[in-house]
Amino acid sequence: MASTNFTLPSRAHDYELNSSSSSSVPETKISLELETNFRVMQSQGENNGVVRDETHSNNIGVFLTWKDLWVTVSNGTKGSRSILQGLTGYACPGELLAIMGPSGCGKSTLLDTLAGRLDSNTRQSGDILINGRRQALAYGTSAYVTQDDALITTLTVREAVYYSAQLQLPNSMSKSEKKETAEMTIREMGLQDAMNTRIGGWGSKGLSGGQKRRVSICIEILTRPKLLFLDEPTSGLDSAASYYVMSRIARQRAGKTIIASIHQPSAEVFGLFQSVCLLSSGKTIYFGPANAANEFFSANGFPCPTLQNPSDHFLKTINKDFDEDIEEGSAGKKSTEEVIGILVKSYKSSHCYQEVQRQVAEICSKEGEALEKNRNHANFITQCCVLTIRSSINMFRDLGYYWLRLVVYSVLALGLGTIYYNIGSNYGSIQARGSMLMFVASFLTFMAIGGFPSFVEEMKVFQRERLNGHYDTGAFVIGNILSALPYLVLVSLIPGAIAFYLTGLQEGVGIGEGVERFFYFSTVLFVCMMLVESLMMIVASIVPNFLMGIIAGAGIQGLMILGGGFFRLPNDLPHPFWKYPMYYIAFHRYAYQGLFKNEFEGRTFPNIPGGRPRVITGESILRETWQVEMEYSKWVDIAILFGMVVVYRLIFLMIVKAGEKVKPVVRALMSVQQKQARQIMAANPTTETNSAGNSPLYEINK
Ligand SMILES: Nc1ncnc2c1ncn2[C@@H]1O[C@H](COP(=O)(O)OP(=O)(O)OP(=O)(O)O)[C@@H](O)[C@H]1O
Repeated sequence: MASTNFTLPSRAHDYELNSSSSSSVPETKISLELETNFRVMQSQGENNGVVRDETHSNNIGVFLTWKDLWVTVSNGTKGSRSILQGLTGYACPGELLAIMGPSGCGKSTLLDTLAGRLDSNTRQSGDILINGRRQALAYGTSAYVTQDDALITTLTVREAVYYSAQLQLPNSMSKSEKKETAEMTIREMGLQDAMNTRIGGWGSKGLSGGQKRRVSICIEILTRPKLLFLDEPTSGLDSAASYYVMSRIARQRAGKTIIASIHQPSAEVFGLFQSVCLLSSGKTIYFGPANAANEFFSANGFPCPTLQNPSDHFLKTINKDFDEDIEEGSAGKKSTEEVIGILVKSYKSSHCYQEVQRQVAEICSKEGEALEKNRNHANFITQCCVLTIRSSINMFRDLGYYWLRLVVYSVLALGLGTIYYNIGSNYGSIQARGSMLMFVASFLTFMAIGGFPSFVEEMKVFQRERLNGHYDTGAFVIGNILSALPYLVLVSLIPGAIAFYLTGLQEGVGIGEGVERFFYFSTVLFVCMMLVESLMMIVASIVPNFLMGIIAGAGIQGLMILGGGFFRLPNDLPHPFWKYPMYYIAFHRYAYQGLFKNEFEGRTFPNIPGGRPRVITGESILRETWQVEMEYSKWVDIAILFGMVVVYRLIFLMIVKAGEKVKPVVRALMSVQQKQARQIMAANPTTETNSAGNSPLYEINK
């Protein structure tokens, strides 16, 4: 389809505030001459140091429209609750749109809905169009600075932004240019004094909350995205810092569409906004030019007192959480609920509302270019290298990732080595060897779960970066494998050597054979730890938090250990579930059998004491005592284990990729259902709202 160039809509809003909305508000008809205002505002913007992005001067920007947007969440047996109620609005290039309202009014939900990031427990309906096209956002189509700062806490500010620049900026830029861009952005956000400070997390204090916020912003504005969502970018900042941060964001607005939710802007910050969307309990109180909001409130009988910050006045007027009476006002004393009712009604019957509808219709009628994913970032190889280096540094500095595990494993290996010290080769050592090897393959590897909290933190960063399209999921998987390798080798070699040699497992065979057996022993430990990490990666991509992840991961491993063929020998395993499929899919089976073959093959043991004097071969012990499958060698077992690592990583990749593809489709389908239900309700106007004030259509959708 041919693309049409957009022109900025005229923004000539004639506000006609309908007095019929409230008997106490005098009949008023206000023509605000907003076109003039807007032109003045534009020229001010140009003189305000708005940075014109020449690289995009020929590109059209992003026109985002949303129409009749509803978002509901299920309240269990109580029905559903509407978080957003029929919102309509738009955002244009060159504009900074502020979403304002009291806490809990739905600001973040609106941003999440527009950015295609709503939680799965929510239902959404309404049209969100980008340049007049229906297009799924998220995964690289826009940048989003969320309220939670998901950052790698062990990196310094300079490192965090620089690595991000290396990932996001194209290969055509040299390393020094990327470094320069990163440092310039850090300075823009006023973080020059904290450049070499580590971000810090739960274990170590680093940056303040406000500084972390600014690092998050730095990372997302590096590429100067065409569509930028900011969820409370100024939280944790003092008023001066808020102003500087917002003014620097505002300066970049040429050719960009920026939507920011904001709590309590100062008058100066408020002056930086071109448009304002004021929400209360999910309803629009006002949508239009920022500099006309004051007149809207005055016209409805709630003028801003002299010397009061207008945004404070707006929020105070519509905050019903503390349901105090509104102070002075020409409308007399009213409850906040009533005031909100008046404003919502007045807005809906105003020309301002009609103008928004007209603008939305106008933008939607011109189908423009589809929004491209950010494909201009570093190539796959660079992504793998940068992610490997970044992750290695993180693993090195985070004591909980591998170092603590190395210490705990060494202590446990010492425990194993002393409890089975010089195990010998008498008849009793058969059972002792089996138990020792089972402990290594099951419980020692099980404890790889200990690194999960650190990994979850890394996953949070991955999810943020992935949603913002910084790199490919495959690059993350490769980076994670490569960076973990040296640490896993260390953790399997040192404790492995302690346990192996103290127990004396090398005794009774030649030196070369002993070394080979140790190599096999520690390789099994290594690959099993990789498997547990891969399993936990899958768990982390499905389960929402780390506590649930640890419980789920431990549960899965518990089942695998039980079905692995040690606690109940393979021939005795109940067929449904335990033998088929658990015995075949549990990696413990291959680890046990590989280690047993490694240990018993080529050895002989004396018969039961007191019995007929004869020797038992290791092979017969393997076959009869442990019921090991002898058709293939121990090297096949280890190859299967490595194959399982590949399969587990591929499963993780598939889950992430499928989530990216399936989620938007499911959401679109649900949105259609929701729309149909509302159409049914509209066709049947006799239906009443339920006691919670929600339309029963949500009951239908439940
Ligand atoms: N996924 C969800 N499940 C249940 N309730 C939700 C969900 N998302 C949002 N809500 C509810 O919707 C309401 C609006 O939440 P939202 O986070 O959008 O508010 P907000 O205006 O951004 O608040 P704040 O300024 O305090 O961050 C809240 O009452 C919140 O509990």
